[in-house]
Amino acid sequence: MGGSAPVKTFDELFAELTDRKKTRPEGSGTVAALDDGVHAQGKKVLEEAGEVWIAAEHESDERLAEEISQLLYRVQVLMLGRDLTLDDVYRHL
Ligand SMILES: N=c1c2ncn([C@@H]3O[C@H](COP(=O)(O)OP(=O)(O)OP(=O)(O)O)[C@@H](O)[C@H]3O)c2ncn1[C@@H]1O[C@H](COP(=O)(O)O)[C@@H](O)[C@H]1O
Repeated sequence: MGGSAPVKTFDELFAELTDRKKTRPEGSGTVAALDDGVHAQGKKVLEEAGEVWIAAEHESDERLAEEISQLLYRVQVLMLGRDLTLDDVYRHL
C-alpha cells in the first residue's frame, strides 16, 4: 500500500476480478482462488476476518487498513465464486 498509489474502489476491484474470471490470465492469484472453490474461498474470508480483528485490537491503523483491504478482496472472490453481482449485495444495504 503505497501512499501515492492510485486509489482503487471496491467497485473497480470487483470489475477487475470479474475480468480475471472471464479472461483467466496466466499467473493470476484470483483465477487460482476461483478454481479452489467456494469452501476454500469461504475459509479465506474467515481467515482474513480474524486477521482484521487482531489488527483492530493490536496493530497500527496502516496494518488494520491493509488487513481490511485483504478481507474485501476475499469477500469479492467468494462473491464471484458464487456468481453474485454487486447489485445482489447492494440491494440489501
Ligand atoms: N487486492 C488484492 C488482494 N488482496 C489480497 N490478495 C491475496 O491474498 C494474499 C494475502 O492473503 P493471505 O493472508 O491468505 O496470504 P497468504 O496465505 O500469505 O498467501 P496465499 O498463499 O493465499 O497467496 C495476498 O498474498 C494475495 O495473494 C490479493 N490478491 C489480489 N488483489 C488484487 O486483485 C487484482 C487481481 O489480482 P491477480 O488475480 O493476482 O491478477 C489486482 O488488482 C490485485 O491487486
